[in-house]
Amino acid sequence: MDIGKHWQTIIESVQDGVIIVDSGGNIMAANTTALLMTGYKKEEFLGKSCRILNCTGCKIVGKGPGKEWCGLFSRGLIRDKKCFISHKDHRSVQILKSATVFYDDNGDIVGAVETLKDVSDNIKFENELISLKKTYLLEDGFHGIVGKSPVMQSLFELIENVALTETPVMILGDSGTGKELVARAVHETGPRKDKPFIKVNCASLNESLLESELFGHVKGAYTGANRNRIGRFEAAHGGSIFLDEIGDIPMATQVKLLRVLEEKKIEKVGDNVSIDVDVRIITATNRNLEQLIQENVFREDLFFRINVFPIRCPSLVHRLDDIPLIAQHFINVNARKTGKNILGFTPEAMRQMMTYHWPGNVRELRNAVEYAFVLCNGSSVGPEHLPERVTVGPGPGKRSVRECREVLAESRADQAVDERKQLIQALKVAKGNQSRAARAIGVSRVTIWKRIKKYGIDLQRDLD
Ligand SMILES: Nc1ncnc2c1ncn2[C@@H]1O[C@H](COP(=O)(O)OP(=O)(O)OP(=O)(O)O)[C@@H](O)[C@H]1O
Repeated sequence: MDIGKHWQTIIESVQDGVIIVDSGGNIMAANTTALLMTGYKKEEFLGKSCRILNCTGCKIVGKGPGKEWCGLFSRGLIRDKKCFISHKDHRSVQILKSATVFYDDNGDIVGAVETLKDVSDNIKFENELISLKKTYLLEDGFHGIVGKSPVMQSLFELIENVALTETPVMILGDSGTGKELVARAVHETGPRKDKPFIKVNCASLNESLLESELFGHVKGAYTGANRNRIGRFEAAHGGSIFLDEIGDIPMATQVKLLRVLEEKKIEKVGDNVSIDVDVRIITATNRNLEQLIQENVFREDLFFRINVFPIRCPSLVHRLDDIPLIAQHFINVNARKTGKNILGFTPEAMRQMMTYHWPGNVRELRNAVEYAFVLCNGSSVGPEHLPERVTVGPGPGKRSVRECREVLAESRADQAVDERKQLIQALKVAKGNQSRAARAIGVSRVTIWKRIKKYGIDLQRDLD
């Protein structure tokens, strides 16, 4: 059998993309997978230089055909090299590339065969694994956000509602209140949940690094840019981008960001080719953007573009009911991590925690429990195991027990008012049918009946 006659069937049967080039790098043949991966039609692809793929793994050392013009031709072999190629629509595709040159009877190179394995899915699985690991550590609560206080329940409801839309969300709140968790929850509750969630901390980079981080750059765009790099917007394509500390981005970058948000296109630094990006925008800040606008350091038009649906993460000091719950959550997390058999807190330790004002919010509470795990060798964390700042007092950082009771009573009263209102509304919509109202609120019919009694709702009077 002359195997040579069947080469086309052979390359079609390979699952990866296969491209055959001549010694000048011109594409002679490609299988269907290669065409799908690159987005080209056969007639657009064959005969073109392989350089249209802009493969970041290729080292071009000369110009024309000949032994030394391409790194592959001098080495003869490439195995599983991680690189990016450009799709026809300019998007980057992450691949594993292998290549081998072939020779004629005189030992001269006549071409090469390249196989391209699309590893974007592997990257997605890696990301999912990271996110699963996070979920394992934060298994309680709503997407890892622990809290049962009325204000947190309203927050979960807001997240669920806005997640289904494409509306830009801005998350406000003091440091450590869980803004990043809320951003993840918006992404994970919405239709983009299987696509990437990409976070950029806008405060940690200077102007040029931030632009290259957001939009990517091409090789040679500036000193030190010795290879192409895809930006976070491109990496987030199809998913969400979370711009943390948005209040800290420089004015010049704000102008570019606004254009990207309006046109849904990016240009890499040093390039003028536009790349379409479909990305949901979620931003967060603990700064007062209105004041930054007054001070002329934040653009008002950008503010209106990103602040369509603000969500506020409440400080811990305003949701005292959540402190025992979150503290116990961190006990469970640390017990699993360290293997220590610590089960909870002594009543005095809990009293100290309830009366402390937690300026660093949940992050500080998390650190305090971690600190206690180092010192505690029994089964309960006592006040002696907590950081000193939590237990000193009374002082400006401490409330009295009476003040705590007042805060708790106030928030429970708010919850009761909300619950009563919600129940009356559901009963009105269900025209008094308790089973339908129960389904609408997501509770049992018995709970509806109990709440009607508890809040003294008169089905005649209150539903009119
Ligand atoms: N309600 C919560 N339940 C459980 N863990 C929480 C909660 N809120 C915050 N955390 C944890 O506290 C830490 C800080 O949260 P996060 O980074 O989301 O806060 P942030 O508001 O984004 O802070 P910063 O403004 O400083 O970036 C994280 O470890 C997070 O997992």
